[in-house]
Amino acid sequence: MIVTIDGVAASGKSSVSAGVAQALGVPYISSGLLYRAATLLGLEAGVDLGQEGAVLGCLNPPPRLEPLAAGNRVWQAGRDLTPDLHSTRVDRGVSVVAARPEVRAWVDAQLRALPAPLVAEGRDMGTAVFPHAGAKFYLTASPRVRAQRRAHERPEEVDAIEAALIERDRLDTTQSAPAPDAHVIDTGALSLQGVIDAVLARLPAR
Ligand SMILES: Nc1ncnc2c1ncn2[C@@H]1O[C@H](COP(=O)(O)OP(=O)(O)OP(=O)(O)O)[C@@H](O)[C@H]1O
Ligand SMILES: Nc1ccn([C@@H]2O[C@H](COP(=O)(O)O)[C@@H](O)[C@H]2O)c(=O)n1
Repeated sequence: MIVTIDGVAASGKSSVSAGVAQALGVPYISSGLLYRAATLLGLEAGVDLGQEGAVLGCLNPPPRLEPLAAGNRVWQAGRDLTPDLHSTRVDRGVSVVAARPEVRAWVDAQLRALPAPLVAEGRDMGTAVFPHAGAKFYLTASPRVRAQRRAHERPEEVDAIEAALIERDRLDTTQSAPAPDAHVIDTGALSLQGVIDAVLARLPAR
């Protein structure tokens, strides 16, 4: 079975997916890492991130997602890009890159080539990439709550993090909406384990 966990930025998608996947004994995939890798490589090459052709030119050789249970990694040739994917500059640029149709097609093809069962997290896993998934979820939380959680991982103040999350949500609106058949979970009042348990409780009988 494929389980999709979409949601707004920093709503807990990757942490929850890792926990759900562990409970099910299947891999999870963090689709956002591939968009982040394309953005990082574009930034390093100094190209205009709005120029689709220029960004695509940086994907040679193509970065590959390694869906490790301990945390997904992205490799380009022998280089592990993962430690550089969660910087503030990648956060700022990634939505522009992710809006480009050919970049999305490149990511989608790589994800669909992975064998089920799996847990897939991102923005459009339940709507566009795996519309026939067996169970779909969409995580939300207020920008303030998400910023407070993220403040443990970024050097900026909570107010700046919150403003950046609101802006990224706005830029991601086109590709980020709950599937009509998704369970929407507000994680604001729940612990991480509480969200994982809520997802597991809503899975169809296995
Ligand atoms: N329910 C929760 N309660 C408290 N902290 C949480 C909860 N869910 C996630 N977190 C914490 O919030 C932070 C963001 O979570 P995570 O990275 O999983 O979100 P994400 O949606 O994958 O983010 P992004 O969209 O940026 O990839 C992490 O520090 C994580 O440990
Ligand atoms: N399915 C997806 C996943 C991600 N994106 C874009 O990538 C950015 C980073 O994703 P995170 O999950 O690491 O936050 C995100 O802001 C989107 O721009 C996407 O478009 N579709």
